Amino acid sequence: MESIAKLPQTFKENPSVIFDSTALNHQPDQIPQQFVWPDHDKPSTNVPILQVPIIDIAGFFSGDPFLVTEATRLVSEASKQHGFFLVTNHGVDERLLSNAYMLMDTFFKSSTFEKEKAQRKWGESSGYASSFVGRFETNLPWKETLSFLFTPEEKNENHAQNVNDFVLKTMGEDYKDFGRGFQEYAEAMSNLSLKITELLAMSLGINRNHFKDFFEDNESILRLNYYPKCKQSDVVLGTGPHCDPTSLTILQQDEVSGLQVFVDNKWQSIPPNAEALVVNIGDTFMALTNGIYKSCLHRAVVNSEIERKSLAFFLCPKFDKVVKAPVELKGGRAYPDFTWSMLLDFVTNHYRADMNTLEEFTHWLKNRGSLGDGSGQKEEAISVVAHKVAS
Ligand SMILES: C=C1C[C@]23C[C@H]1CC[C@H]2[C@]1(C)CCC[C@@](C)(C(=O)O)[C@H]1[C@@H]3C(=O)O
Ligand SMILES: O=C(O)CCC(=O)C(=O)O
Ligand SMILES: [Fe+2]
Repeated sequence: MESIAKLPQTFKENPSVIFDSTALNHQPDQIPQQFVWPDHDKPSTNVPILQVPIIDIAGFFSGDPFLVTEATRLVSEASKQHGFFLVTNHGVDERLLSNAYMLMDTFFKSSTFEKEKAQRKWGESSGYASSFVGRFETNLPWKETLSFLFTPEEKNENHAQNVNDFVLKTMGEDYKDFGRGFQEYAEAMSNLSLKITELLAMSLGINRNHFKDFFEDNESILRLNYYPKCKQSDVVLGTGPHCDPTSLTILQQDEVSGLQVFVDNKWQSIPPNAEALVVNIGDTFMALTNGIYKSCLHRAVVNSEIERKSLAFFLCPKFDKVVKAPVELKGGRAYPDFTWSMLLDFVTNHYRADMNTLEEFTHWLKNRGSLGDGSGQKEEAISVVAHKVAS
């Protein structure tokens, strides 16, 4: 591993440097170099379609032996290979999905002044961020994001984890419908993700409530992705290549394609499907299965014609819960014990999540000493493994 690269000590969105994609698209010259990715990362044209199974969630919960067997077989196969599958008959109200999508549009098309009311602060996971200027210096993603922390109401001591409260506090009363819309959306996705953990547990042959109990007091992240069109869509990326460091992702795509997964040594697309939500295994869940289920490299490309939007619900364990595979799951690769709060700290403040996050996190943990030995380690941790972040 190379020497240390320092992250900008004070991450702040410098007000004079905002990501105005409309202005950048209309400027006669090229888009700023910071948005241009290296040749080996640039989007390729006509990528093949990845065949991912479509899992009937209602069928699985009907208890019909054939449907249960089919669902667990398909999920097991996909999760061992690339960790992506689609879910239909998932029970999330279509009106909730379309309302969230419409609310996204109003927010991301509002003025910079309005958007910056929810400005994401250094070291935090919630709030508005545009292209991550100030956080990264190269390979900037061509996107704006709005992220919320979420904890199921009944488990929620501090209101910071309540989408509604965050919106009212940072954006004001005018946004109460907005806050309520995404609070309900997050609740629905949290419930669906717990159902999916039952399916995953059964597909692994362990107690169907094992993961559900582990995640019932989840401290998750809801992330809205807004990818403006780009006049040079062949040299930028909406979201760079990465594995989700989180546990389970439920992604609602719109009708504009852009999600690509790296399987069999090539990028392959998962095209939009209005009837289905995309689900993928993240690093934390891979560790919970001793590496049996895979967290897979993926990215989002943009286009020069129309903006693209996606909503990602990232299921995450309660911050201080130790991530440890159940004893029944032998084989595969054992990971050091860690807590989600440590991995979240790593990818928020020290390392840009990519395809090596878990590997680099493991090294970082070893350098820091044992689990939970955070005393006075923060300073050391500020300097992290060399990475694209500050290059
Ligand atoms: C815990 C998280 C960090 C990111 C959002 C969630 C899960 C995915 C992570 C991310 C999308 C992976 C690619 C890089 C990243 C910086 C991004 O492009 O947004 C990551 C998110 C983040 O660190 O804000
Ligand atoms: O927008 C997409 O299709 C994927 C986004 C993603 O991978 C993420 O936000 O982690
Ligand atoms: Fe992702």
